[in-house]
Amino acid sequence: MKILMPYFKRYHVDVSIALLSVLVLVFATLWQPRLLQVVMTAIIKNDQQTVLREGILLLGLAVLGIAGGVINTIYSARVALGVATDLRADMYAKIQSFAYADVETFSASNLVVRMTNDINQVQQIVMAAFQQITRVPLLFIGALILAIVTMPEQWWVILVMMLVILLASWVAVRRMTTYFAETQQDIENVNTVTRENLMGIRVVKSFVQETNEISKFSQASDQLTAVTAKIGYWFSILMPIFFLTANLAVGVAVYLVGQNITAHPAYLAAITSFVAYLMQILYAVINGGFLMTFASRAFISIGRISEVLVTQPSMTYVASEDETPLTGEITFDHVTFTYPGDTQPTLRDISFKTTAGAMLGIVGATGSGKTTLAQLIARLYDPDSGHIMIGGVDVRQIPEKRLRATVAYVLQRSTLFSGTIAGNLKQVRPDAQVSHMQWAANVAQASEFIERLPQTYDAPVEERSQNFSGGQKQRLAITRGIIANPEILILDDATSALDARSEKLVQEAMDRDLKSTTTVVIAEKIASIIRADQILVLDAGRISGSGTHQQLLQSNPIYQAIYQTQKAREEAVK
Ligand SMILES: Nc1ncnc2c1ncn2[C@@H]1O[C@H](COP(=O)(O)OP(=O)(O)OP(=O)(O)O)[C@@H](O)[C@H]1O
Repeated sequence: MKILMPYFKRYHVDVSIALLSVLVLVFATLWQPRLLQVVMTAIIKNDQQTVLREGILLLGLAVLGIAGGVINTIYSARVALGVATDLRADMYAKIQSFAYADVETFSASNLVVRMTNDINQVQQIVMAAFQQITRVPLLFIGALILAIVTMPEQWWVILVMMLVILLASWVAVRRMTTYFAETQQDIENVNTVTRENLMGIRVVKSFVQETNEISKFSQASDQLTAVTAKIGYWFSILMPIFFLTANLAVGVAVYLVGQNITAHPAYLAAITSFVAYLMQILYAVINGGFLMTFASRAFISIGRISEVLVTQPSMTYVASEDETPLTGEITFDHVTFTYPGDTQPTLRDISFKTTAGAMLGIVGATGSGKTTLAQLIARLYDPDSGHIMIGGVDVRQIPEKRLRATVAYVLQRSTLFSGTIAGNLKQVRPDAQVSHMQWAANVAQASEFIERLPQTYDAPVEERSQNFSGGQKQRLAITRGIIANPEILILDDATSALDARSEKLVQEAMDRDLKSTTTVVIAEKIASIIRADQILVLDAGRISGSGTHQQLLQSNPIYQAIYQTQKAREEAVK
């Protein structure tokens, strides 16, 4: 809850109005039965003047109550909306500051639920709190006192009613709290299944996995339904218990008073007022109960939100606005790296050095650590031990903007953002002119298809860039990678969807136009790295060999094996 205080402070005027208007509403609500009693007594005594005077007052009080209620709702909503909007913005900014590993630790779908569902929970509890939090206790205490003042001899009826209601609420709230925590987890599971299914819809369709996917989804959804139904079940038995108890209390009170009503006609007015107060007590308890169950749910959400807000990014950068790129020299000095949560290192004792402008090829079996090594160059993770240097500077000492200006990382399946081609390119180079775009697209062999599009560089990129083929996406990703003319360009299987001719053209264009850029090429095919100045052969996280193609062919058995297998495959195809 503490985490919300600074947000409330920002809306202190709205908060004050919401709380003050509650006081008006409570006063009007509590005083109405009292006035009604006066009016009824005057009717019984046939005192017309008092009936008129107090009747007008009663009407005024009702109007005052309505006004208080309306103002309270408006200002509570303003606070709730404001707090939710600010929380969402702060959470989003925090996630942006996270290191890649932090996002992986939370998982993307978990963060989405926290940003949406949890924030909605908080919005609802803030709204309810400002409507009910002062109203419920004031109404409860006020109605209790006034009920006892009105009919002192009936105090025990109220006490019994309260005890039954509190006991029922306590049992129900305890059960529901655990169910609320489960609901949150189940919502997350439904989201994960949905997200995975939709992102992999092509795989699902091509392997005719619809039935499996439906059953996976049904399981997650049924689980959510079952827990939600349990919560509904407790609510559904709680309400009748409340009303039954209150009606029994009213019945007992009326029965007890009814015997004396002929002797004391004023009791009629008093019992009416007493019953109204009993109902107000019931209303306060029901709303208090709702508030508590709601709050227990919202506290879980607040906890989940604050987990994000208090998480310190696991990676920090030195503070500096320096964006001048460094040279493209890469040095790994006895680098060992373990993924967060893993027990065994993925990379062990890696040492190598490339000169600026050189081409570095990385090969190795699947899972040998090629992508991991590339991610360390781009500082998506920090190593456990050893040093990584770019342009002679330890990557930990390079300001973030400077590092991003120096290193461009193109993945096999890079994300293009929805918008336009130009928009994607300008994310990397905000001042990019069409001439820059044309240059980069020419190198990446993308200009041919871009210029055939009716809107060329302003052509739309749909969500998940589904309006482009795999090869086109890769070319666009390479275009984006080179548009800012980086000192280091990492192509992580980034040409896998290109045919051999296009790949050769990309390489020739890069040799011509990106002479001073160090290119790090991770590839399955030896043909993609055959011209590299230096090739690293990775084997289970270690460097098993390093050298040119010819040197490795002579000296490295793993390289020889990869080469022979690919050669044999090519010959078989011919
Ligand atoms: N985010 C991660 N968390 C934990 N382990 C990971 C993570 N990413 C990769 N690994 C593990 O690290 C090892 C190396 O993975 P990496 O992706 O670097 O291999 P690779 O050589 O690039 O493989 P491929 O050729 O199949 O792309 C694998 O065993 C993989 O399971």
